Amino acid sequence: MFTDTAHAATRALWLASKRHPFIQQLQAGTLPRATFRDYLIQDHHYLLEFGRLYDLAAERCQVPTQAAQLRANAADLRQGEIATRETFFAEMAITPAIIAATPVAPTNYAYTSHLYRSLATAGVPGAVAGLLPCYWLYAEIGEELATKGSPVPIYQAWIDSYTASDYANAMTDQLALANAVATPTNQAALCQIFKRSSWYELNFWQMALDHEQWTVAKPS
Ligand SMILES: Cc1ncc(C[n+]2csc(CCO)c2C)c(N)n1
Repeated sequence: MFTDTAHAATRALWLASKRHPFIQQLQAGTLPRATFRDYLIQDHHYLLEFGRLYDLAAERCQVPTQAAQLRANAADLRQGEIATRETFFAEMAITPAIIAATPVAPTNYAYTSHLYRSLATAGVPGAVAGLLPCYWLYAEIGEELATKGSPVPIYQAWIDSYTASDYANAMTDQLALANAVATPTNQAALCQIFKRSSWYELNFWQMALDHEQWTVAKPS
């Protein structure tokens, strides 16, 4: 099955994400609030692209049930993860003006560009494979962190958002969709796409920890 093969191929990358200092510090409660705030701002940009990708994939999808699932995913994302972040934003004094004024960092831009590229080069299956680690890796990270917890309430709330039971149900649907779009012909390409997304997931933590910036400021 595609998802088993892809999961096995990214074990080391996922382990590196799970053990990343950003995650370790979040769990220990030592992650600087400014770092988490920076992550949330970058992640908001990321999630908006994620929703657009679902919409674009749904438009291109020829299988009605799959198109409906992709549309439902986009709606769930906007009512779920994006909406949940509003309370975090209020607590962290993140306003729409601040988000608009913060450039998308290089790694974030590269990651979302990879997702568009996956749709462009491998169609709907490419987009589905590219988006899958985002869902699945966070579910696994949430599961691990849930047993340990974090002493910082907002970090704990972030962990809780990835362990809710409706999230686990959505996960099953995501895996089924990925296996439905995979074929013997596209599986190797999909695995590469899945791996690259997993690599970007790891780099996303580092980007947040480093407060990554463009080395040359954008001319206004
Ligand atoms: C860099 C980054 N990767 C993955 C997620 C998690 N995530 C993104 S969309 C989605 C599905 C619907 O909520 C999930 C779980 C994130 N927030 N940021």
